[in-house]
Amino acid sequence: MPIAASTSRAQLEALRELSEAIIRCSQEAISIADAQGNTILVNPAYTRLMGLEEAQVIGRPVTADIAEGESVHLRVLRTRQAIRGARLRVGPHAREVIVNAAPLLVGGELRGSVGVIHEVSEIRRLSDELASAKQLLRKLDPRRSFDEIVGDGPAISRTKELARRAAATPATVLLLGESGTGKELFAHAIHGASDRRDGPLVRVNCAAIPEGLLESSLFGYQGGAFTGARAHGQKGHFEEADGGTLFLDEIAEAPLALQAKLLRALQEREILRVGSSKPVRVDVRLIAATNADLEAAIDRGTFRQDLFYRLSVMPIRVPSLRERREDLLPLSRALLARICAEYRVAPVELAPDALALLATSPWRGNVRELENVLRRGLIDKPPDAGVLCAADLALEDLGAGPEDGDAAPGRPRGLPELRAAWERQLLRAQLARHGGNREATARALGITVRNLYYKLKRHRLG
Ligand SMILES: Nc1ncnc2c1ncn2[C@@H]1O[C@H](COP(=O)(O)OP(=O)(O)OP(=O)(O)O)[C@@H](O)[C@H]1O
Repeated sequence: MPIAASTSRAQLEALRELSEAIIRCSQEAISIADAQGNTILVNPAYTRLMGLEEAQVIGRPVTADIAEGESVHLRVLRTRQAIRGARLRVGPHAREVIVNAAPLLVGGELRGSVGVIHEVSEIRRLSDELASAKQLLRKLDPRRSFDEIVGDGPAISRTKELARRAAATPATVLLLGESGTGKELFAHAIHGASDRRDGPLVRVNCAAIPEGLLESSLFGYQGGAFTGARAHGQKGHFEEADGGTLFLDEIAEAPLALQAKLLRALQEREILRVGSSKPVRVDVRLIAATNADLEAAIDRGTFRQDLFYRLSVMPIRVPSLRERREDLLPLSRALLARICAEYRVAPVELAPDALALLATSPWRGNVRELENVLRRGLIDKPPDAGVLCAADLALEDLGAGPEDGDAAPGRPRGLPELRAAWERQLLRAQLARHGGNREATARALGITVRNLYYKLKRHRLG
């Protein structure tokens, strides 16, 4: 704080008292030395940390409190420079501390040195606390545990048991099953139960990335590999997942050229960045998932048989909701609780007629469709409704052809026109149903995201 030359003695005394009071009430341990290297002021945080009385240090050389190491005050007084992060052992208990100190310069004249001392064990304790809080957060992450996979009927229990066993091994896992059955949930749970749980889990949707970018996004690229590439190159998802798990969703959508490179990466445990001939070793556990029939894809020549064998070391088929109707009630309750918490509304129960209605649906969109039906049912309810009835649930079977709302009445139309109108209407309905999410819409329609984009463009819906 700048002090004017005209400041009176009394004002200076008041200022000194104020500064001393501030130092004394600081929670940081502070010690002040004069220009001769004697301690002139310490605060209670300092005496607590050192395990020394004030009288044992005040008026004594600053080395009096040092058990091991060079005095930081003396270095500051010698060099007139501030010092940060000096490590010492201090006091009768030789406590390990980190000291920051700075010279006290008044009008350019060296008057002493001020030091702030932090106990290393306290820093360690705080960082340990931070680490365990992070671990707790990871455990609390609902997507990482088998407990989050709702249902205890025989079909899902068998699948969970198989997945738990797979999690305990380093083997590649292939998750098979219809869209919306919970394959991604299983991938998270397997990673979370594996010894790689503290490593990264990287998810790549092979259908959502444009074909031309898939290779560089998976394997990275070398600097200057192509126009627009970063000068220093870029890591790909394989390298990002090093020490953890790489989840390749919609694996059937990977183009054949990429499949060959995936096979190589799995066999050699190393990858080649685009534009580089220097292999990079990667330690990655692969989980792949698809709702496609890979064996049929092999017959069609769109999926490599050798890659299929590599991937299917541990095939796990996640059952459709039709195969586990016994889980419909617990699933609906768990999903409702999740949605109510998300919408910040009071918990909602399912009325018996709603449950009876849910039991009649074929659930071609599986748990995702059930979630969407409940979500839509809740949207129009008042926040304290408390119960969801059959009348609130708009069940919609994907197989049913929607009405063409755009049709000009009475005009006869040919099959191509009718088919296009029907497709347009179906796209609109499914997009609305999935809140505009194109990945989910494409899944529900059983087409690739690329194909969906193409169709939306053709119908001018994109
Ligand atoms: N057993 C379950 N318990 C609780 N929630 C579930 C369960 N199965 C699926 N879900 C929920 O249903 C939705 C769809 O699940 P998920 O994305 O894992 O399906 P998927 O099989 O990977 O779908 P796709 O093949 O279309 O990618 C998610 O919101 C998920 O949390």
